[in-house]
Amino acid sequence: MNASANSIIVALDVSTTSSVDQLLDQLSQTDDRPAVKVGMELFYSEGTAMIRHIQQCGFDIFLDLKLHDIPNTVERAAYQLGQLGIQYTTVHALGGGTMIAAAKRGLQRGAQQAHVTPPKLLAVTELTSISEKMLVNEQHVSLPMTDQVRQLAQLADTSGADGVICSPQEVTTIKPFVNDDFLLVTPGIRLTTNPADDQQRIMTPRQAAKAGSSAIVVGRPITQSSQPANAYMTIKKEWLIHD
Ligand SMILES: O=C(O)c1cc(=O)[nH]c(=O)n1[C@@H]1O[C@H](COP(=O)(O)O)[C@@H](O)[C@H]1O
Repeated sequence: MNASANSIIVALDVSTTSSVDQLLDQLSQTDDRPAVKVGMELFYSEGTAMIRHIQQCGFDIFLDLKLHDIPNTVERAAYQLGQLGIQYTTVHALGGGTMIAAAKRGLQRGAQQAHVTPPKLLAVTELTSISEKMLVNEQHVSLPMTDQVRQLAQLADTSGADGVICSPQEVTTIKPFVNDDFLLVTPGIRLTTNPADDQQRIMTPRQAAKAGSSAIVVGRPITQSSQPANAYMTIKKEWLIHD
């Protein structure tokens, strides 16, 4: 992913086909086709029929189900996801290196079975809704957040993931420790005018671009806007034009 429109991933955190269609219609009014993220809400509500629908509309799909289970269970689930012809999917890095490797194997076997390209596997490090304080008080991790995220990124890299999900705040720390083509995909994106909502580790699109994020994931700043197409264009401008 280069700094281009398809390195913006719009999170379709809605539950109905009509809401999806309204958002895809708004995005189609811009000159480009960002990738779109289907999360648990939409997938649990509309299932694989929604994947096919969005594919027919011509958008790349990031199916974000954040698998986190024993390796055998994850491999079998990934085998199913590998058949869908999607571009990206996720596991939790905290599931361990054997689980990440099992997910990769399942995706590859599924894709081979369906004669499609396997999706890129992204491992979620520490959710961007976790603060430094929560890391210590709730997870009892004594490392600073950047070190914890860096270690999980290295684990993901050596276990066969194609990249990680992290906050843009950790990108410069991780970069020297992973392969050059390892993707650093960053949610927690907010314009200075947006509320942080439940996000704890945020940056603006401009800051994320300067830090070296491979791609940004943006949901509510676009989907909750009264003018989603305009909000998308504002974010795109900041992401692509920075000094
Ligand atoms: O895996 C993700 O995409 C993800 C990981 C993470 O650490 N933080 C995070 O916010 N996300 C997703 O990124 C999107 C961010 O949405 P907004 O906060 O509305 O921009 C949501 O769909 C989250 O599920």
